[in-house]
Amino acid sequence: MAIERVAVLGAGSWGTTFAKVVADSGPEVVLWARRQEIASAITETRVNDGYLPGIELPANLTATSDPAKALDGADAVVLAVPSQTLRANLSAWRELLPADATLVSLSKGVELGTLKRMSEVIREVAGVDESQVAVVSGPNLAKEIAVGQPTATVIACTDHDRAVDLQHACSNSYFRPYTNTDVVGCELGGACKNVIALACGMAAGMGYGDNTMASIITRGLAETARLGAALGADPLTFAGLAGLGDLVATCASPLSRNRSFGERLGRGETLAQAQEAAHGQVAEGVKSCSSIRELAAAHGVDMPITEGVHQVCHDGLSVRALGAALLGRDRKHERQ
Ligand SMILES: NC(=O)C1=CN([C@@H]2O[C@H](COP(=O)(O)OP(=O)(O)OC[C@H]3O[C@@H](n4cnc5c(N)ncnc54)[C@H](O)[C@@H]3O)[C@@H](O)[C@H]2O)C=CC1
Ligand SMILES: O=C(CO)COP(=O)(O)O
Repeated sequence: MAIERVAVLGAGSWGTTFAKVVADSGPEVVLWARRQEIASAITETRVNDGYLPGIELPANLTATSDPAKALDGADAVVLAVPSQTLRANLSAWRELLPADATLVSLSKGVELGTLKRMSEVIREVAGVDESQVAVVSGPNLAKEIAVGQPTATVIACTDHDRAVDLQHACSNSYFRPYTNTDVVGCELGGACKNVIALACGMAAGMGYGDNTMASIITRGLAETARLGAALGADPLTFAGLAGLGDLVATCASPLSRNRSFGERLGRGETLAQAQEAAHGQVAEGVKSCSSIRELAAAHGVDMPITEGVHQVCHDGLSVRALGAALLGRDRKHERQ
């Protein structure tokens, strides 16, 4: 089914940028902003100044703070709110969701408490089959895409035809989506890389260079792939855009909120100071390190970097002690 009208719920950095990507690809887009003043400002100035200053949004993108208006007649509903708020937000929108619309997650995280992936939360709250839920994940730093820098991404859905419909709705001269049916692998790649980016940021904050970064990225990918294997993901997904691609972009980029957050901790700032510097924008790994750690433990998977990041963020471990603990682990074979 051709997608002609898209609702994007969440007008933060990625929600606004993805709404622009879709609008630039052809469909009509309605962007829902939580705050009325942001919706009005977008309507009046065509700019979301708080999140994407200076970026002019296309004419086929309109904004509202009324979810009913955003969802009316939507062929696809894109969910672009922080992971830990998805359940509450979607519960409020449930009655408004058009019956056969594709429900698309942009969020990269694992829910605290339930340990569910975002597509699982969506299926549960909306009461839909997994074939109706898609995930977009890849090396997609919003600020680069908003200015039209080229990138690729993955649209994952167990229903390949539905993924292809969505692919058509968000393909343009600067955004190239590939399809994949491995939803589990794509979601785990997106959630876990935020935690590994925190660790890379910590190392950068301590003054360490590229060898350290490459080691954390590579071993971070190894522990992500171990979790994926335990949860039934396709191992090849982790070598793709939603795995290695996103991991490298996030761990290397000063634009990443997770990496920047970790860097502040590495320079000796407290969690509260790093949180304040984020100006209300979400660094998903700070919470997901705990849910991913629990998920790993429930499946008997060893994730030492994730464990260490959790201890730094929530158990008072110093960044220096984390480094020493990781280097002091039992020697092992690379494939173990
Ligand atoms: N910014 C980026 O480059 C990318 C972000 N993502 C993911 O997309 C998701 C959304 O990220 P961003 O748009 O960047 O986040 P953001 O922090 O820039 O914006 C979050 C948006 O959600 C809204 N929101 C609704 N309910 C909320 C609540 N209860 N608490 C807080 N905010 C609430 C906020 O008003 C805001 O518009 C995250 O899971 C993130 O990991 C994925 C790819 C790229
Ligand atoms: O997911 C992202 C890039 O793909 C954005 O990463 P941050 O949330 O760390 O900014």
